[in-house]
Amino acid sequence: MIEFDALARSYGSYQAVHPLTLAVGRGEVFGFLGPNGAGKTTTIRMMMGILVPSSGRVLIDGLDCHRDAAAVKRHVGYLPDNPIFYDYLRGREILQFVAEMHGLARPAAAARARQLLDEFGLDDVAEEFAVNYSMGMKKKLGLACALAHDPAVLILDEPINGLDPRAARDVQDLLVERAAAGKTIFVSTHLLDMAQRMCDRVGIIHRGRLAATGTVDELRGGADATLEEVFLKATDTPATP
Ligand SMILES: Nc1ncnc2c1ncn2[C@@H]1O[C@H](COP(=O)(O)OP(=O)(O)OP(=O)(O)O)[C@@H](O)[C@H]1O
Repeated sequence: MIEFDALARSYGSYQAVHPLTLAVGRGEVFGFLGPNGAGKTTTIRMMMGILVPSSGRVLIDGLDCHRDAAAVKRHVGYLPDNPIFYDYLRGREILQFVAEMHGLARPAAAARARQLLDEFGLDDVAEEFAVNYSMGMKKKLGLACALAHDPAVLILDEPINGLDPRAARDVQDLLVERAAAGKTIFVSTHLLDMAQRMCDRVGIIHRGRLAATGTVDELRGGADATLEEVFLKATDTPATP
């Protein structure tokens, strides 16, 4: 379970995330939607202990994301918005390294790397330097790294942004499988198709404030409105300062 308790963050005098209170249930796929600059990455970086909250807190399965940051990293798989890899490591080596960092013995880490490369369709490029991967391959490798320790919770920042339609579909299918296996997934995106297809519930963040939360059907109010219309309406008005 993910519990946001009045979590807030400012950069100088600019408040990027206003006090956010929200609960995401175990096994739920929650879409964190918002336009550019809404505060999605800032929120996720606080969840991963990369940024210190200005006030409030966020707990993941009872662990405080700031105070217990190391334990959170063991419990959570994280895909950053722009995964960066060591220049002179091959895809297979990176995955194996990440698995070893999570405590797997070398043979188990090598087996885990092979299994993930196979599952993500990266077999053919396993021995290429990851720095030369295409954007889609990097996202897949990043996601494979996030899954290396089979975490209970996945936090994904724009997992299909910039991918071609097939790569985007592949990644979504992999995530849907993980969700069906009971993982809690918190996924930020501004791609509404993906939210509609994957998410049990969504929250729309606009200028640092949660403007709407609910299932896609609830947000559409049972009417004929599309999620796009709901999104555009929720993010249309200037947020109150
Ligand atoms: N290090 C920083 N210093 C100052 N302002 C920042 C910093 N990082 C983010 N911001 C500002 O905070 C706001 C929220 O940014 P954030 O990156 O969280 O948005 P986002 O919803 O992830 O956007 P995008 O979809 O474009 O990635 C933006 O106005 C951004 O300019």
